[in-house]
Amino acid sequence: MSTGPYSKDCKLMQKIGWAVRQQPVYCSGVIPVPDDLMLLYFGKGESTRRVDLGDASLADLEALSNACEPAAFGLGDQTVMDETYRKAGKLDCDAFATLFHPGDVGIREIVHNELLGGEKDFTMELYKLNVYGKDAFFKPHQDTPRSEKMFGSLVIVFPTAHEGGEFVLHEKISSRIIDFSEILLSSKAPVSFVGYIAFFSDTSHEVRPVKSGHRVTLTYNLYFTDAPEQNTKPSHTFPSSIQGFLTKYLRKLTSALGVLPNGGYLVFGLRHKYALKASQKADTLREYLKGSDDILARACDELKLDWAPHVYYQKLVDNMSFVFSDRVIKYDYVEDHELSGPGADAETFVSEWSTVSAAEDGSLSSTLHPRRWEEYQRKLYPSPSDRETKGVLWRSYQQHGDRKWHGDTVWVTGPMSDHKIQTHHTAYGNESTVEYLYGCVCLLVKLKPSAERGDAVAVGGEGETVAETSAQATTITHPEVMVVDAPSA
Ligand SMILES: O=C(O)CCC(=O)C(=O)O
Ligand SMILES: [Fe+2]
Repeated sequence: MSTGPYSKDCKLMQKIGWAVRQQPVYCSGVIPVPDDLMLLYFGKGESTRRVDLGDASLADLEALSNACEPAAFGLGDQTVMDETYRKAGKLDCDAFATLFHPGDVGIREIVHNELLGGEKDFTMELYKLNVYGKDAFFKPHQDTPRSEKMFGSLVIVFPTAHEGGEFVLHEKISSRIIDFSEILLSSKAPVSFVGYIAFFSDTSHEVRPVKSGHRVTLTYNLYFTDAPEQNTKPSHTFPSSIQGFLTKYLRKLTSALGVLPNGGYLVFGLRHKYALKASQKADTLREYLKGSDDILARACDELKLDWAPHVYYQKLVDNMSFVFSDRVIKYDYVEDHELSGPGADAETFVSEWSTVSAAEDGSLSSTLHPRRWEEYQRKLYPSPSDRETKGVLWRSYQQHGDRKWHGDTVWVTGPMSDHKIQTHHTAYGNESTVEYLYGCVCLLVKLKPSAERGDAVAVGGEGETVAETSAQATTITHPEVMVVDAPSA
């Protein structure tokens, strides 16, 4: 087996992939709640009713269930009612009142430390009350981000008698089943407990069918805030061991002479999805990075690496072209192609680089003009490493066997989340069709040639644990970009 620098560097990349995957995408548990916070008021006018969710009778729960409307869900940009996908009752926030607030029982601190590593401030906004009666369920879905600041969801499960209704979180290769039905009701303690699950809302989750009884939940949307919430003490910040691992391995990787010897970019496919709009600069994501993506960015900051989020398009013009752009590309048809040359921004670059034509049936096809581009670039910038357009790093596989990036890249982690970035595609200037460009968000770290990188000698010993060395490889040379969620433009 080869023990040369190449395989050593690959091992480092595997370790980085391993460390990233260790950061949990959720936290959950049960927590005691003072009795008065378990009171819920619902209904309208004279029929207003009070129920103690810590000690609710069947009649109370049936009354609550009857007061609910059927719950809908979002499909693309529509709100649909489909009981084969979601069967549950809901009350909007104006139809009930409760003194319960997760911040008053310690859940805020837990979420802050366990989900955000104590790093960012956030608010919890009550979204809905749900009642799942017998046979109610919610099939796997992701929660629609209500703004670019929304990063997570919080579900509170009350101790009302029910069986089934397990909450399941689906990650790429494993699922977690969280079942509070027994633990909440079997407690002999004189106070009531609620269950909580906080998770990054791009994680797929479901509620399995309730077999009997009533499962009552409150859901909250979690948003990053610029300023700390009032009356909130800053939480204790844990030093993240995952960040420690990442910093250590990244330091080794960036100082390895065999990695990007002539300079270029390390590429990290991000693990989470982010709401991005047409033309939005990827850099605006810096402050909204979640979980392991945020930890990776912090490790880069610690090492003073030059990093920036980019959108990676595999199918920009055809299946053979690969582009990293500093923003979501607004891909408009332009009739006259004028090369504006180096310094052109991503959108100009893309529209001038290809011709888009629409067939009678409205379908779009495109023709590449890379040779024209190449010629122009070659004239101005004889060295390939200079041929980098502002905000764009690209490669075309097709032309003249040119397989080089205009700037070398090494994928350290492939994209772990699937991202669909919606882009408007206007054909003929009068009829607007919405087309999709399939992209995913990556973090690009710019490296100088290895001789100029300075003495970034790796620190820390070689005492890795067994868990680390049995890590699975995550290095993907040309990752597939798949389609899931369409943030609205
Ligand atoms: O009620 C629950 O347990 C979760 C509901 C949910 O996933 C949602 O409303 O999006
Ligand atoms: Fe959900």
